[in-house]
Amino acid sequence: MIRTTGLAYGYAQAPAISFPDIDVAQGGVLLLKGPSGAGKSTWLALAAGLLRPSRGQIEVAGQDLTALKKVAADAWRAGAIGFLPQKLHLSEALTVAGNLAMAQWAAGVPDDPNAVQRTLEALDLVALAGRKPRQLSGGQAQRVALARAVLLQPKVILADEPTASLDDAAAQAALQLLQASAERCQATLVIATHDARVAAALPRATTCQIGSQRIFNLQEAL
Ligand SMILES: Nc1ncnc2c1ncn2[C@@H]1O[C@H](COP(=O)(O)OP(=O)(O)OP(=O)(O)O)[C@@H](O)[C@H]1O
Repeated sequence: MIRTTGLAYGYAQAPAISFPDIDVAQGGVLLLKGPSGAGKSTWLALAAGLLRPSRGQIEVAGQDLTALKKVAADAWRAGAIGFLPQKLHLSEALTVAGNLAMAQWAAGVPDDPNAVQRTLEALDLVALAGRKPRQLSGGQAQRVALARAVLLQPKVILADEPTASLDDAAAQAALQLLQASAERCQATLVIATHDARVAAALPRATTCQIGSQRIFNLQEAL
């Protein structure tokens, strides 16, 4: 589940971005829409506990993130959040399977080759397990990044513009895979996008339009 109330975030020396209230049940799908610069990535960073709100409340998968300190937020994020970034950040030095094993190490969980294998199978990556990222197509590399995001069975999957550079067929495939992966973990799925194809493909998703609401003086608004 994700619930926000009166959420706002202010970068230094800029008007604060104000976000609409959100209430999505666990296992639901949320589309964060809005033009470039509206604040979608900022919202994702707030939901991942990477940024702390300047104002308002945010609860994600039962955790109140509003007052969580950095170390606690890092530990919570490792177990609760699967992130599919726009730039995939796969390690070029490691194979596909190595990139997944690395994710376990980075999260501080014990090596679990069976979990890696199961995830490779679920995302149809077994045949590519020994390849390096540069030996993959763009769509294959995105599948690897999604495998890495769901490996630890997160409660929430955050996907930043997952269809941005894909043609229609690949975009549909990516969206189906995201939904199937979320269903497998019973995770809430959040997709930040300004791609109209995503809303058309997910008609039952909750939609949040992030606009250009700005708070020019956050102190006065509190
Ligand atoms: N580190 C930062 N410092 C100051 N301002 C920032 C910072 N990061 C983002 N911004 C500003 O905050 C606003 C929201 O940015 P954000 O990246 O969240 O938008 P977005 O909707 O994700 O955009 P896009 O679709 O282009 O990725 C923009 O005006 C941006 O310039």
